[in-house]
Amino acid sequence: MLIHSGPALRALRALPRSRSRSRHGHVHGHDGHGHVGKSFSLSPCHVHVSCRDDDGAAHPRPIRRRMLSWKCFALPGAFRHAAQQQQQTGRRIRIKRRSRRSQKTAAAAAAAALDTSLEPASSLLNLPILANASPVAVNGGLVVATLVLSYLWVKLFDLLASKEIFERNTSRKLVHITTGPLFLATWPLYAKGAGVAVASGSLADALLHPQVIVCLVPAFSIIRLALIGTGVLPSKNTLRAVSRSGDRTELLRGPLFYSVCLAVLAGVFWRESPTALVAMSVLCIGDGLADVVGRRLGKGNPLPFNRNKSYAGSIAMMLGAFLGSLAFAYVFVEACGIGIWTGAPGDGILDFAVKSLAICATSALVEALPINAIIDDNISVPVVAIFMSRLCFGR
Ligand SMILES: C/C(=C\COP(=O)(O)O)CCC[C@H](C)CCC[C@H](C)CCCC(C)C
Ligand SMILES: Nc1ccn([C@@H]2O[C@H](COP(=O)(O)OP(=O)(O)O)[C@@H](O)[C@H]2O)c(=O)n1
Repeated sequence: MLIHSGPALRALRALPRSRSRSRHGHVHGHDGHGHVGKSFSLSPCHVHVSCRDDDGAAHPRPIRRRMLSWKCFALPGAFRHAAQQQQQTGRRIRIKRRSRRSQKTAAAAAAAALDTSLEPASSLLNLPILANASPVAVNGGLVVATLVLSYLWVKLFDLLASKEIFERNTSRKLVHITTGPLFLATWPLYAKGAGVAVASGSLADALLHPQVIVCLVPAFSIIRLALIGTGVLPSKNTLRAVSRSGDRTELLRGPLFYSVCLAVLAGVFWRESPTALVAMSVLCIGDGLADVVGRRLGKGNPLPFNRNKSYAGSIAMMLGAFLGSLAFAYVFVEACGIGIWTGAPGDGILDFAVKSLAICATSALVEALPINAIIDDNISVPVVAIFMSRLCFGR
């Protein structure tokens, strides 16, 4: 398959030399039929990628050149999905024709599809020191490191508040603003090599998939919050850092819902999905900033339909979430080689920005409604953001 430009080219370029050998290389993967390798050669204007078995024999069901003509008629999202399915199952998948696309557009969509089958450039497996490590061990180690960091992070903010460097509420909101993005920042580090053969139907493979393994981090937080919230586990640090009043049952609401949302975003959407990035940004950065900015600058500008909230808070939420989502997406695509957008017309940074702004504005509006007594904004805000993102991005 010839790819003229786009994320796959960048992803391949970003592979360390030991893996890509700059112009020719071999990337290992696993599909529904067993272990396969991808050979590629890189030239200034195109990448040639073919599927072969590890022993060098042509893969029985290679990606066909004919796919290039399919994608001319496919929306990039539909094509990406079909290409993945075709790659995994070997079955030819037909896509309903929706709109005419150029060959180049289609090639860029194919590039994104291929991206998802390659190890992200940012995967820890690409570190020379871990080059021979098992992907499962790398992912497991990353989960443990994230849990330790998460514990220390919350403890740090408790300490900063105890030393009166931050006021208690500000410290709690800084935990709210930072923990989700820090968790998100670990996603590109996970090795894809583990458990990618979910299509083979093996439960062990499915459980080893990085998208499942990463959920252990919020799952651990959920269990911990539930134990502290019900009084089974004493933890003064966490209680002081994430509750308003020190009442332990508070942990069973906002902080617990927040952790559940992180689990849903990772487990359902994962790193190739713009929905995960935008919803994470709205829930963590946007909702957190609304409070921090609103309390300081919102006194004289209450909202007409909710006098407890302000224009300052809602505008800060919209802009903070929007800029956060742009930053996440840009880093994921440019530094990590993850295909959030394909670069094709209708699927680039500009389209992402327009859609993200619409999603952030709607979420800020919902956050401002006087419905907090009925539904916690750690539920209403991400649910609306996810719904809007699915509507706008379709994935
Ligand atoms: C204070 C929090 C929510 C309360 O919201 P609100 O009621 O004020 O609207 C956030 C609670 C965060 C939670 C205790 C920790 C979550 C950890 C996360 C799953 C993993 C983070 C890992 C990272 C590396 C720090
Ligand atoms: N859109 C918003 C949201 C919050 N805020 C300010 O932040 C405070 C706390 O907001 P909130 O009740 O939504 O707080 P949480 O439930 O998110 O902790 C409000 O009392 C306002 O002073 C604002 O001014 N504008």
